Amino acid sequence: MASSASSLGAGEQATAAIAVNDLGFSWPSGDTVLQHCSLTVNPGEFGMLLGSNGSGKSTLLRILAGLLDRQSGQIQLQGRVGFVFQNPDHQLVMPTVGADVAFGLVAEQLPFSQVRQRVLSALAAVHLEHFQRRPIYALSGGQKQRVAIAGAIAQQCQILLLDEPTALLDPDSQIALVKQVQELVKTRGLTALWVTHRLLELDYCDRAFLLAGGHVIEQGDPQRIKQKLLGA
Ligand SMILES: Nc1ncnc2c1ncn2[C@@H]1O[C@H](COP(=O)(O)OP(=O)(O)OP(=O)(O)O)[C@@H](O)[C@H]1O
Repeated sequence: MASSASSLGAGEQATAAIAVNDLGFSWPSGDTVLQHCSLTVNPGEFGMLLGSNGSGKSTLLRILAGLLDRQSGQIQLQGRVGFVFQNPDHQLVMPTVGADVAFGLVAEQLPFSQVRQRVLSALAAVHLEHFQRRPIYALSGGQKQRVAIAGAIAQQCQILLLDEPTALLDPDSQIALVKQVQELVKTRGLTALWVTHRLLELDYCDRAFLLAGGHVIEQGDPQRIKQKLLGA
């Protein structure tokens, strides 16, 4: 899933890839999830967002992706946004890998030659270059997540939002996927914001954010935040 960059508000950092400033969000029931929530992810940075169940991580990511409307505050996104869901079966809609990665491009009515070139290049970026004709049902969970990421790359997304993408993966596939995203951030200059409960994954990111009480209560060095959570 990809959406276009949007919403420049006053006061946030113009150089950030993702800037959230004083964001607020409540459900129609009146339950407030986010209040005075601010964070910044720089271009080419791999950020991870942590917080207890129900702290609002998915809500924040969905607002950034344009799937939910913010009610107050500002967001700034420098570039097109791709979203990777926890369960790839909620995201992959076509019968084969190549057709799925091409899906958004066909919808944009790009010429066939360009679609083909972008699909091959995106699959190579996630090390699935030989999987173009493979049925989606024949993929492992980790491979499905790579296909979802390839779809975003094919659509030239500069920002990847990933909502607990390893939650359904075994430990080896978990580490392989986090390393894959780290590689994409380093080699292609993508910016990623990844939601996780798994502290081991913090070893692969550049900056961590801890969400509680509707806002970011800690941010910075992932190892410092990891130690704090381990000690808690
Ligand atoms: N569609 C909805 N309508 C009403 N409330 C919702 C809806 N979706 C989520 N919520 C509530 O919003 C709050 C924040 O949920 P959210 O999914 O953003 O938390 P989270 O930090 O991602 O949690 P988890 O770690 O369990 O995935 C929770 O109290 C949740 O029950």
